[in-house]
Amino acid sequence: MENTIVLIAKGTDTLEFLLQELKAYFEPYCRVIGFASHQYIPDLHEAAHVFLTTKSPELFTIARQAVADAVPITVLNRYFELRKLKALMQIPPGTTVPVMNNSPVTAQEVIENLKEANVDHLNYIPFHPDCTFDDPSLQYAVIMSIPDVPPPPHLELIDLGFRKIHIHDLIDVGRKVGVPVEWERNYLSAFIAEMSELSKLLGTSYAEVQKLNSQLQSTFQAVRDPVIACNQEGQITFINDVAIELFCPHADSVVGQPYTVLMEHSFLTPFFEHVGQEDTLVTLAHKQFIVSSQSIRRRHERLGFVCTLKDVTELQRLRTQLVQRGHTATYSFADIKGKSGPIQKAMEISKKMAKNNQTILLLGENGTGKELFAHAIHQHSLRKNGPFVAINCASLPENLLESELFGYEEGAFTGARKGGKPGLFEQADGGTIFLDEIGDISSAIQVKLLRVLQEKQVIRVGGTGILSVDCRVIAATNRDLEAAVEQGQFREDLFYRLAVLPIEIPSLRERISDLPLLIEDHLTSQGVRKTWSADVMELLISHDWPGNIRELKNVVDYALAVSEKPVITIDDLPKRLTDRLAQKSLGAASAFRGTDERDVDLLLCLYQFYVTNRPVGRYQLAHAPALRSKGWTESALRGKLKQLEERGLVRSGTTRQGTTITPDGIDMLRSLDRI
Ligand SMILES: Nc1ncnc2c1ncn2[C@@H]1O[C@H](COP(=O)(O)OP(=O)(O)OP(=O)(O)O)[C@@H](O)[C@H]1O
Repeated sequence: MENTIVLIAKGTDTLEFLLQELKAYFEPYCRVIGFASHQYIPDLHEAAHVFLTTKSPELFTIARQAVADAVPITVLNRYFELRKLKALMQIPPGTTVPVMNNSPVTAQEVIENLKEANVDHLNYIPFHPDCTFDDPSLQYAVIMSIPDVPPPPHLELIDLGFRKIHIHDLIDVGRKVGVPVEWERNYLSAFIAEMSELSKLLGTSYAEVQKLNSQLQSTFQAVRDPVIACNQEGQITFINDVAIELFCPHADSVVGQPYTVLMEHSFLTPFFEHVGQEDTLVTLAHKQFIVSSQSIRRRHERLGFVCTLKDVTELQRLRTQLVQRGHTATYSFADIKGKSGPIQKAMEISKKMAKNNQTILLLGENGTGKELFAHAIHQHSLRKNGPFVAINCASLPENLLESELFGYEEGAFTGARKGGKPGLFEQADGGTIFLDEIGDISSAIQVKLLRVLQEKQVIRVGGTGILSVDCRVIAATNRDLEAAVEQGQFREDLFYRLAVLPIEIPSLRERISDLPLLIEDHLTSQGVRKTWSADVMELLISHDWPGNIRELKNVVDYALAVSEKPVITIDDLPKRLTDRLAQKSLGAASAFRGTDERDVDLLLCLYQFYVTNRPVGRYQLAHAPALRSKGWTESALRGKLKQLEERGLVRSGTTRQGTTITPDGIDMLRSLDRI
């Protein structure tokens, strides 16, 4: 249950309302599920975060029993919608108003929320199912959607509706579970736009809105980027402290004034005047910002603009460094050549997975194109404009790999650079990190990596500070990680974190029909026009290519270097390859002994599947017309396949890979003139 957010509520109505809000923010980036406290709650040990609706210890105990100790459990901060509070503002100060809710704890929480929202002129009393209305002077009662206690009919009910979720909770947890920054910014802009619209709707000034709603105030100030909102007339309606510091540090108050009172305002003009203005990079006070704006609308009426500036100074510096060091993705799916079913399927799955933000594990033999896939997935993802950082985990000794990945603080070890150094995870912030040969990392690094994947946080070597990182991990391995887990060489929890979206990259053997196309493509990329004699092509097709496409490219390069004629012949191939093939035909000749007609039938049938690049299972094989008509049963087939496998003529893989004829099996059919 990777990246699941869990909500536990007291009642089903609140649960449904808040679930909708959580889903609106977190889906499709992670799963959101919820339970009412009286419902059965299954084991949720893999949840990323648990939200409770109130501070009640009972809810906390329920949640703790369901999730692992490391999973954070927090109480949702909630606020009242501004328009709902307006009715309360009309009640004369000092009036006693019961606040009705299902328990004393929640009733008290609601009162605290009202006071925080500065609606504190009334004498609130908590009211819950154990209380009775014995004060005849009461005129009003506050309810939250549905009264938990039937109120006397003479009371005027003020319905505050359900309290909404504080935007900070969404943002904080969203960053941990990989909600993209763009989504966060859109959500914030929409929120500010709604507030701005409300102030107009309620006929209140910005100052009053702020007074009424501490939520808006704190959200606004908590945004670390400068934010300014203007109405249609270009008058400032909101400005946060960061923006004040940048544009008008010495002014008393600029709210209500035209934005032209701000320093260096001229570049803001298009953002406060034109809808759909493109984001622009500007330099202000020696810093670089991306400026973007969004118009605020209510139905067809335009109310103004919200303009945000994103400080990208540090990011720009790192980007430049990454580009200089070649840390960018250079390949796309168009560079992955192959028309066969297995490669097309791997590409199709990868394209789908590229769009989501979860960890990907690429599995495949050496030289099958795993790195190519990692580049292409990044280029096809929403992070394509972010950095792509690749590292081969097997190429560095443990301590060097650790400091490369996680960075180090000044003085962490002898020779550590002054000021420390950000690690690759930090450098890949906003983008993708590709960890090649992940199966080879030490157990100490496995522990650190698990933390990054779980918490999206890194601690530099020799440091104590926790740094949040927002990067997608693509890992690759040619090892059987499941076997490594069984043998205790690889952590099981890390394996499951990595293998959220596994993608198998087929070997060249499994897509041998792509061989001519791959050769052609390599020749074209070298600007060479040569052809291959038929026997060379046949020889290449019957080779089993343990080094896959890398080996194929080497063979082609060798032949090009050696051949002096327009047609490449067997003499132009590396001796290593021709020797190996000669060995194999000797092997095939010995395998030939003891072969009967039934073996040939079976091999021929497997060959038919092989040439169309289709894996085949035993059941399907037993039901293939060619075999069924000759009376093969599934059990006879099992015995025969085992024998042929022992002779190296067929290979059985996992259920997905099925059974296939080997190059030796093909040679055997050839030598019998059956193909
Ligand atoms: N489908 C393909 N089309 C064209 N070229 C390919 C394809 N797949 C791989 N290659 C080329 O083959 C070579 C090896 O690819 P790559 O390095 O991506 O393999 P890998 O699986 O990551 O290998 P290793 O496990 O050894 O790191 C590269 O030169 C790559 O460009």
